[in-house]
Amino acid sequence: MPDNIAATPTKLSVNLNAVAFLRNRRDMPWPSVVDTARLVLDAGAHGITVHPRPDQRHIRFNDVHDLATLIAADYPEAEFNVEGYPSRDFLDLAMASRAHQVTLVPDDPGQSTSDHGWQVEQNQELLGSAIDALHANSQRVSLFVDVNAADVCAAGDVGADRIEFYTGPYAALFERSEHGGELGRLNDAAHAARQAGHNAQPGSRALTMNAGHDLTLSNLPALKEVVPDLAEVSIGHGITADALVMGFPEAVRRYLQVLS
Ligand SMILES: CC(=O)[C@@H](O)[C@H](O)COP(=O)(O)O
Ligand SMILES: NCC(=O)COP(=O)(O)O
Repeated sequence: MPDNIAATPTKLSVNLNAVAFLRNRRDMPWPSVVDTARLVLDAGAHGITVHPRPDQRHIRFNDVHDLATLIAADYPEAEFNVEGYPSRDFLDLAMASRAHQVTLVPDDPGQSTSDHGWQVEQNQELLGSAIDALHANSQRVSLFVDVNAADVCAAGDVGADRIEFYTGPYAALFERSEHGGELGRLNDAAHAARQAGHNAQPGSRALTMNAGHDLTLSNLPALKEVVPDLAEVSIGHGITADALVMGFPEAVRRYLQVLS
């Protein structure tokens, strides 16, 4: 049974991995991730996401620093979200960047893209100590989780501020018009998130919800319908594909319209 929740606008964080991937085809500085960040933030995007991987095949570690500097200097209202596996190197990078949000993702180093969320209980120690370190550095922590109530509740218990639903399976099923069951699971997991969490607003126990992976202009409306209080989506591949046709400013405007 869906909760009776008022719809609120969802923030758009644009993931620049795909732009960095294109740049890295040549030993050239373009397309520039910093200039693209300016473009999308000027068009109204709420934030920038990057997911540096250990092999730096797209986002390089210096991109993280350059984007952090840009946002701090010129876009103080924007949110910087850095995603990755909580290795020592990643945590050092994320902490030095002072990213507003750090999203912990369970990918192993060789993985081509993210394809699952945390099994939170089994990784309690690793996640708990990473969350404590990031909190001590005044950074918000989100955990990338599969769409199930058990991991959502465990994320709240281990001290996460937010969860990010891994929407890859939803997006794949949407393409085949077979996403009804996944919407039901999203509804149940969102219900669990509204009951969970330890430190959101005073007087509230809700765990704030983000979502990401393979989200597009087409599959966002149905997701928003079952999670009307979705706080933020991070979108890279789909919005970059749209931007190749219509340009980033127009693509950002269209995504913001769907998310409003
Ligand atoms: C966690 C997540 O879903 C994204 O960060 C995604 O993994 C982007 O990474 P790639 O751009 O390397 O596919
Ligand atoms: N956290 C998900 C993300 O940043 C973007 O993933 P995608 O849109 O490139 O699949």
